[in-house]
Amino acid sequence: MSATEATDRVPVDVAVGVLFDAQGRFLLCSRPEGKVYAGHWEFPGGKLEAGETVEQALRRELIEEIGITIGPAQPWRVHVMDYPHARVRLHFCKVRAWTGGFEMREGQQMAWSRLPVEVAPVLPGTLPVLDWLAEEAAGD
Ligand SMILES: Nc1nc2c([nH]c(=O)n2[C@H]2C[C@H](O)[C@@H](COP(=O)(O)OP(=O)(O)OP(=O)(O)O)O2)c(=O)[nH]1
Repeated sequence: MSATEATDRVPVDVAVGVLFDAQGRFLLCSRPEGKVYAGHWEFPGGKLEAGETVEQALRRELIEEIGITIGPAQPWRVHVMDYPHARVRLHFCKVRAWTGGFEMREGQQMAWSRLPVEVAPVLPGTLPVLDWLAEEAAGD
């Protein structure tokens, strides 16, 4: 296999928050202009910086991007995605508590959603999460 094969690439770790409100809806945000997949909907989060845990990175990113300070982040699933631009290891965490008001600091849009989601397009690396949420809902 050549060194340029997608699966040879070292993944970048990304912390992602699946925030639930009191009605059981989850938060999706659109990716800001200037980023890859701009305008696609995703769960909020971002890349880990050196020395950070997933929870620390998630707390920092959500303050920076959407203006809230999260409470505990419950590790949920880890999923690797290969994109042309990068290989990412997505660490999805469930979050049910936060302080502060939502403020889209990068000009994104936000949507509290239920299944099936009504926003589009959804980021490819976000789609598996919707399947997992549907599986959990079916198991209730
Ligand atoms: N936040 C988030 N990122 C996701 C999801 N699914 C998915 O494939 N990704 C990918 C898209 C990006 O390649 C990567 C996140 O990187 P990013 O560029 O948004 O992160 P960042 O805010 O740290 O970006 P930057 O400061 O380096 O511009 O993870 C998701 O549900 N949420």
